Amino acid sequence: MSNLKTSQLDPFVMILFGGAGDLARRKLIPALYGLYRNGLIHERFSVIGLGRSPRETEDYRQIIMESVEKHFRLPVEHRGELEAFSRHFEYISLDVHDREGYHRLKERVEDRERGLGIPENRLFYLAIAPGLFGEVSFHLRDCGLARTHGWKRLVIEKPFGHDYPSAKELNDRIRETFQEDEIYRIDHYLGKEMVQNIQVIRFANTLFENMWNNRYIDHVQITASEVVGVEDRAGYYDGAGALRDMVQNHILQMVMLVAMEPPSRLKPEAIHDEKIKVLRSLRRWKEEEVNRNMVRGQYTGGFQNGKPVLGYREEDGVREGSHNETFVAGRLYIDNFRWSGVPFYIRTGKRMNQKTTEVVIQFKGVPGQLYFNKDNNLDPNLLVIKINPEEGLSLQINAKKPGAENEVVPIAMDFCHDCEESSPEAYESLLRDAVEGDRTYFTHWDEVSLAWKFVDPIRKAWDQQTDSTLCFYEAGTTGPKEADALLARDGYRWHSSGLSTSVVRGNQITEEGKGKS
Ligand SMILES: NC(=O)C1=CN([C@@H]2O[C@H](COP(=O)(O)OP(=O)(O)OC[C@H]3O[C@@H](n4cnc5c(N)ncnc54)[C@H](OP(=O)(O)O)[C@@H]3O)[C@@H](O)[C@H]2O)C=CC1
Ligand SMILES: O=C1O[C@H](COP(=O)(O)O)[C@@H](O)[C@H](O)[C@H]1O
Repeated sequence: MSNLKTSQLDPFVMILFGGAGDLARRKLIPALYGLYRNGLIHERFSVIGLGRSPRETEDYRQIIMESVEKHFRLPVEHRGELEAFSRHFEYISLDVHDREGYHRLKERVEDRERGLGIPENRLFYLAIAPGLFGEVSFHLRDCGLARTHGWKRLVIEKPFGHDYPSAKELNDRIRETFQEDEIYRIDHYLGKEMVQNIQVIRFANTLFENMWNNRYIDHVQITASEVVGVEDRAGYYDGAGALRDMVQNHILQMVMLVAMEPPSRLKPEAIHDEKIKVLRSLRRWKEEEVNRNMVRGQYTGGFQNGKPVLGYREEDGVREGSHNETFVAGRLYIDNFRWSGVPFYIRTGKRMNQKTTEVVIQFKGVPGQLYFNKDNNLDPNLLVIKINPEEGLSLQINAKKPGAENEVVPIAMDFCHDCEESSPEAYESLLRDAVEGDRTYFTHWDEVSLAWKFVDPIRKAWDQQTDSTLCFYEAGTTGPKEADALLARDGYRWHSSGLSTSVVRGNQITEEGKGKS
């Protein structure tokens, strides 16, 4: 999020397709409210929510207020403020296939612009099924709504295609109406505070940037584990799987941010250029290499918080005997000067033992070993970037064990990012950026296309294999043992919350990390 003053913000009309859908209710409307109450959007803004369902604007405004009360990250303090916020919204019933309906929509948008003195700044947000993106984009051009005297921007949700050819087809379609710099492809991980902090930690600290290479970094681990299962999204997820759902976008975005070279300027194009170079250097696994470097898993029934939970194949809407993966682990290499020989291990899965998103940088050992821990060894230095649910940093270093002569223990220096003040939700940050026209934290087409080109051969290899390479793991655990073996073969193990062994905080030695990984 840039530091623009609110007086510099533009008035705008937001045309929200899927205006009463799940994403709108749970994320977008509360995010807009967060910006509104903090004065981070222009007071002259208007939102036109769309959907097929018939609905009066007054009823829609009730939905707006309910969704804020239920899903905004803080309790609503001023009812009057919330009511005033809801009056910025109105609703139109429109089926996106109804060509004529777009003319009605155009009239309404122009009416709002005239009424509020808004200079044709239009933010189109597609919170609808991905299959509808291309068609909506076409109609927006066809009816003239996408011709403006101000700015026009298209915010588009994931998934962007299901492989490279489908993503390209969609992109070509959208590009008939919008230029690349008018397209804001959402990856909500890029709106997370600590994901944005990766660049700052790297490029604002001599301490880290000097060591951020294969001479000092041994390997990198990126984890995005979830406790939730497929929930009510089997219709989408059972055809997508964890590789498309998490790796193609969120995980590769984190890889790019960890591995990129410093951009020449803090401008979207300069940053995208560096991120794209990482994907160009990312080694693409050939089909015959996939099984040595990638693991796919699926959860079976188990226990979470002491309660029994179903296996994936028993979940509502999942195809009988589905081979869809709910877990992926992998070993990635970035073949450039900086990262040559440094493995990046990634893993993501549903129904695991804990919700954790984090990046762990494991540094190489000292050249000679003068000091030893109680196991006659020396723990590695770790930098843990905690993204979710905790936000912060932890640096593990070795120090003298209090009172002992030569024994060393790992100590953790912790920084909590959200302890003083709750961080804005990812969508709050991204929506504000879209309104400001800052594309830094949106994905460029080249990133999307190269990410698919990395993922597609893996997908193809898995689709051709039978069940034998699908590894099962019990719900509530850390994933299949084959994911542990992937690291064990290289002499490593997964760090859980970065804490691989006993850790000293102040004078207290805790056993936090033990046995968790
Ligand atoms: N929900 C989430 O947490 C996330 C969602 N996304 C993405 O966001 C998008 C929306 O997802 P989500 O909100 O969950 O989906 P929902 O099904 O909850 O909402 C979709 C909305 O689209 C409207 N809609 C459906 N068909 C049409 C049509 N033909 N014409 C006009 N409106 C239509 C529906 O309203 P009506 O029935 O009244 O027409 C509904 O309100 C998807 O692309 C999804 O992948 C991405 C990340 C997370
Ligand atoms: O995009 C997605 O992300 C969520 C996980 O997001 P997080 O912010 O809670 O880490 C995942 O559950 C979902 O399957 C996927 O589509």
